[in-house]
Amino acid sequence: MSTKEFTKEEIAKHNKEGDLWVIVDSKVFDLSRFAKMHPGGLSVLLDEEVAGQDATESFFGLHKHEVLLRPQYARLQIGTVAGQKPRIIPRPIGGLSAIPYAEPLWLTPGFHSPYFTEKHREFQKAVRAFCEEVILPDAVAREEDGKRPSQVVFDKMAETEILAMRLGPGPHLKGRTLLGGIVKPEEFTYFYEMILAQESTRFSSRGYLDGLGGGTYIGLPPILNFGQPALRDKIAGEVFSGKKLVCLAITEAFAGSDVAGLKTFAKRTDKGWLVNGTKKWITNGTFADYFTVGCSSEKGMVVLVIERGPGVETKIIKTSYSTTAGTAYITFDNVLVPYENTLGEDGKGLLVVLTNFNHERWGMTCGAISSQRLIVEECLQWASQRKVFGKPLVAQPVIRAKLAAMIARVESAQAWIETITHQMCNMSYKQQSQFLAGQIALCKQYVTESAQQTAADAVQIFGGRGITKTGMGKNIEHYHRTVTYDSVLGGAQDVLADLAVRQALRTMPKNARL
Ligand code: HEM
Repeated sequence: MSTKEFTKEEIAKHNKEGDLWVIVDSKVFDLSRFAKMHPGGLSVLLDEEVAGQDATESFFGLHKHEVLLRPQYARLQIGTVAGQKPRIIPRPIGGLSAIPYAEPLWLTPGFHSPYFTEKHREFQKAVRAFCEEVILPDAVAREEDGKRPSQVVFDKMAETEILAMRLGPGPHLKGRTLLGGIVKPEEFTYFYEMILAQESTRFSSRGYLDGLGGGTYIGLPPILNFGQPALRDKIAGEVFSGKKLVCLAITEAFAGSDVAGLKTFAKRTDKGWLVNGTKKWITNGTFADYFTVGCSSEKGMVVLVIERGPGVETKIIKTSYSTTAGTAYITFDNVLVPYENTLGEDGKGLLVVLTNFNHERWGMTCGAISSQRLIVEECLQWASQRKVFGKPLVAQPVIRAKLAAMIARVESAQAWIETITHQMCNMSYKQQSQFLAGQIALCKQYVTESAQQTAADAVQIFGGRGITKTGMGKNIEHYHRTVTYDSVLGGAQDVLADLAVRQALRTMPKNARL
């Protein structure tokens, strides 16, 4: 980048096709050759208020700031305007946003939290930098080409022990150096896991985020909790070192929320289990190495770990998000599975699957709140900078009312999940199952239902841009298209709401009267 300075008079002379300069935020760009390739067309650049002039306001009304940072466009800068300094300062990589409500209260200067300490803030800072430096570039590329997340990202997540940490607190963290030693394994609580879940969902790449070991997040815990030690340690070692992936294969075209109706059947033979059947909508199924599979058996339900091998076929299902998630249809044809791969007891498979549901739903809820917050941030920014009828969009009361509702939804959800997390930190696993199943189910239901309202409102605020895959509204379009995932995955919204109320009714005192 050149540091040459130009006067405004000098710049103004370059105002025609083939000799075209513009000023954007004190930077001088030579668009002479680029103009013909400009995605917005040549004519807009030749406008007399643009060619050779300061086009800062028009530019930011039409482009994201990131456009200027892309190397192919940053190269077009030839200098700066004499005596001017940039006014638009992007958030530094890993830094906090200064937009109101863009960060949870515990990260907002001047606010206090009963749960988070300086150590949490230090951890959050390191995780954000990791996500933006390592994960984000791969997320953008893989969302585009639909390929599985790159191995190098898994390797770096293994190096920092993020792969182990994202499974939450527990014995699997023992002896590990977590993110360079910022937090010790015995200090690692669900609040740290919450930070990981919320930081990794701050960008609009819903399919990629599921691709990045979403299957392991739900498929490995049953192995850790119910697997025989040799099997458990082997798979955990391979997964935490980034070499292998697991997925959870429960749902079928025949059975979803009603897991008791599974048709995949495991038959006892003298050589081991013989498994036949199909699975559908299995996240990471196309590239996972191990499948944690719910099967029917003569005794009811049994959960088996099946390794990719003869008789196991996986093929991609095209859903509304990117194929980088590896969502699969799976067929098991006469697959022989050793008895050592049985998780828990035959006939008690439902327990094996249900045990992890709370943790899984809680993790998804943490992430869903964070993705929703990103939308609030973008809407606040856009409504402030977009001018309509000569005024910023935010001058319209109807827009402010939408923003108010969005903010209230995300803030209440965050406060609720923090309260639940505090309970999790102070309860045994058994108590969590007893007391928190309803709370977590209802919180997830609330978050995922309100997220759909936020997505719809955001599209109204962004207008046509909110339904366009590129440019200013691309994150809104992505969010609106993929927001329903959280309301289906990990338990359909309506089923969860019902579960919560049924659980509450079970504790109603028999002798209470209105
Ligand atoms: C450094 C100078 C510029 C660069 C590198 C640039 C680059 C781009 C790019 C990459 C796009 C595609 C959309 C996106 O990715 O956001 C775009 C669209 C556009 N640009 Fe520029 N541009 C520049 C200056 C300008 C100026 C000064 C104007 C005029 C006011 C302008 C008007 C437009 C319009 C109207 C669109 C289409 C927007 C849409 O589809 O919503 N551009 N530009």
